[in-house]
Amino acid sequence: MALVPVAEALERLLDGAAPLAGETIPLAEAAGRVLAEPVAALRTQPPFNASAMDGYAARSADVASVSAQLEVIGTAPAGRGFSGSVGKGQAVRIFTGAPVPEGADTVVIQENVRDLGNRKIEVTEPTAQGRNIRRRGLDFGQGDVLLEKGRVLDAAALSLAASANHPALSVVRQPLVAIIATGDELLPPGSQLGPDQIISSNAYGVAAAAQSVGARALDLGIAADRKEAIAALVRKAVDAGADVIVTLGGASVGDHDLIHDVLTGEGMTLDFWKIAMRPGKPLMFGRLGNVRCIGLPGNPVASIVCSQLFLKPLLARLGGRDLKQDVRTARLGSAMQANDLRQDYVRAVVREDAGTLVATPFCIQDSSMLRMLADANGLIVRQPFSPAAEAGAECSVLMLR
Ligand SMILES: Nc1nc2c(c(=O)[nH]1)N[C@H]1C(S)=C(S)[C@@H](COP(=O)(O)OP(=O)(O)OC[C@H]3O[C@@H](n4cnc5c(N)ncnc54)[C@H](O)[C@@H]3O)O[C@H]1N2
Ligand code: MOO
Repeated sequence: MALVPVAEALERLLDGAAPLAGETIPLAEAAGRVLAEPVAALRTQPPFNASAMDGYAARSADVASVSAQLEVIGTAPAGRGFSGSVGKGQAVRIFTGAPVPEGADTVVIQENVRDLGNRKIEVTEPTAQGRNIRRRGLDFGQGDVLLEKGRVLDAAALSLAASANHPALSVVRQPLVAIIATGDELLPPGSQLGPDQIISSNAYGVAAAAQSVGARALDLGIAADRKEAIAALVRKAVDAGADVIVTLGGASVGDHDLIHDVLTGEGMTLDFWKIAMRPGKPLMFGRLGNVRCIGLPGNPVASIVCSQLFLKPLLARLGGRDLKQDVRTARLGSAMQANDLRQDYVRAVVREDAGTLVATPFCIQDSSMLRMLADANGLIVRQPFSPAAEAGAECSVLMLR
């Protein structure tokens, strides 16, 4: 099978992927979720002409010039408006957020008033009509569409939806990704390792990548290199309602690389297997009913790089989000050799130097080396068959952080 180009692999993986159905959840649980429906205001805010300051509601004709003496005929705290009307020569003591009483058309702030005692005040600064009053509907009116479908519910959006009187919102269901590690050599972190064993690390990075685009991750643990063991976890993933199943390892051509056989045995239709990419060549993709199956290569760096390039865009799409990879133009910090047929994602340190981004690749690019991946903040992307390039040559960088 010819190696599938990266762009085509992504296109095939995303084919038909659309936001999952909506579900209604309480506002208090909606932070970070994506709106499945637009949000329209169920009320008008403010619902009345409201005072924006603590002071005195009065008639502008009385206070346009100073000094004016007024009689205080009542009080209007927030939540309890004054029911009477403000006549000529009169004022109402008012507080921020209270309805401006009938007859008044301005609010004099209390700093500009002298209390003369005996319910009399003197206004010491002229105050024009409409001052310190928030007109009814200043923020929004009933029926206004306040938030569009697809909006990620951040702090401002949530407070706005609450203010618009929504106790619950319809949000896109979070995609569920089930993660299955495979390999006789693997034990979970914290284990006492035997001589031929290593720690299973990939699931943690893959889960974090999934969660970073709003998906839920279900770590189903480690299956031994036996078809039955892997198949049992695949069935568990399907039973758990996974939208995506990610397997780790066993995707290559070794005698113990069983993933393809197991997944097709469970009913998966293979879409592609093996892509023109380094690291990540053995990547596999297929569909098991509605469930998308991604076989990630076992090499730790390959599993993380492939999560960034394939898993995250898929989960973002299913979760109703926009994911734009952060690709920038930079200058090479050191020379690079020519490329072969695989598109290279080269671990690099990217720094700004006098206004120019400089990307310096690490000398070793072994796809088992997690420490180097954690030290890298970008991947230099080299197209298949790129010629050798000198230091200072323009390059493309996918930023990781
Ligand atoms: N003859 C060939 N051999 C290999 C090829 C090839 O084309 N021909 N491809 C190589 C490439 S590229 C990769 S990438 C690896 C990936 O192969 P698998 O997906 O089958 O991965 P495994 O063989 O199961 O494991 C590879 C490596 O990664 C370690 N591993 C696996 N799972 C985990 C995990 N969850 N956490 C940490 N480390 C893990 C495993 O112990 C191996 O060291 O194949 C090459 N071989
Ligand atoms: O694709 Mo593999 O990840 O080159 O090592």
